[in-house]
Amino acid sequence: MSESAPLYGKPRKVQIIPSVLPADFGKLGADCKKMEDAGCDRIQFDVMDGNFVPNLTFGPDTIRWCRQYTKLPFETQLMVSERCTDAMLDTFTEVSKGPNGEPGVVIVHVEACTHLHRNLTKIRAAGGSPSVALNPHTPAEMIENVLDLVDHVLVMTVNPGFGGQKYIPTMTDKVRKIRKWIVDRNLDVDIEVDGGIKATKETIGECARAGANCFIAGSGLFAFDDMSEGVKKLTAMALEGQGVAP
Ligand SMILES: O=C(CO)[C@@H](O)[C@H](O)COP(=O)(O)O
Repeated sequence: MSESAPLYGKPRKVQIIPSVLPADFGKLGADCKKMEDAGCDRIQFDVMDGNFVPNLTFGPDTIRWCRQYTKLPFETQLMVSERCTDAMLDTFTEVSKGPNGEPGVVIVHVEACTHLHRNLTKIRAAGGSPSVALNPHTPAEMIENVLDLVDHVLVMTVNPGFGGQKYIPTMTDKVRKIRKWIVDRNLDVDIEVDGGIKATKETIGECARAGANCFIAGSGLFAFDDMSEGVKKLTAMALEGQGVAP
C-alpha cells in the first residue's frame, strides 16, 4: 500500500475524547470522573433516539446529572430525528455547558437538518460550540457551505448507533478533503473522527495524517485497564500521524 500524503498545513492540538457508550450507565457519574482523572480532554455523550439510529441511549437529564461529577467539557452528539433535533436543540445546548456556563460542543447531523445553517447559528446564539457530523455515506460537500459556522466537523468512521465497530478506511480521504478546505480558507475548525478509533497506525495514525485532531474513542479507550495509559498511547499514535515528535 503506497504511503499516504503527509499532513496538509500546521498540526492542531490532539484531543482524546471518550465516548460514554461503553461506560457503566448505572454509575455514569463515577465513570465521568474516571475519564477526567485519566487525562481526557472532554466527554462525548452519544444521544440516540432509536429512530435516526437503531439504538436508544439517554436524554438531556442524564447529561445534566453528570455535570456534578466532573469539570471536563462536554460534547453532545445528537443521533436523533430531525423533529427531536429541532425541538431539543436549546435544551441539549444548555446541559452541555461547562461548570461555569462555558460553551459545550453540540453536534448535529447534517442528515437530520433540513435547515442546517439555522441550527448551527442557533447553537452559537444559545451559548454552545456548534459542530456538524456526517454519516459515512454523506459527501463532504454537504457541509462545505457551513464550515464558517462551526468549531468542529465530525466525520463518522462507522455507521452510527453502536460502539465496537470496525473503522471504515475510505473515510480517511473524506477527512483529507475537509482538512484542505479548512486550511485553504484559514478557518479555525477541528476535525473529529468517531468510530473504530484504536491506538493503531491504520486508524488514529492515518486519521491524524489526513488532518483529524479530535479522536472519539469508546471501546478503543475502555479496553485499557488503566485509561490514562490508553490516552497516552492514542495521543502518541496521533502525534506520529501528524509527523510531530512526541
Ligand atoms: O458514536 C458511535 C456510534 O454511534 C461510536 O462510534 C462511539 O462513539 C465510539 O465507539 P467505538 O467505535 O470507539 O467503540
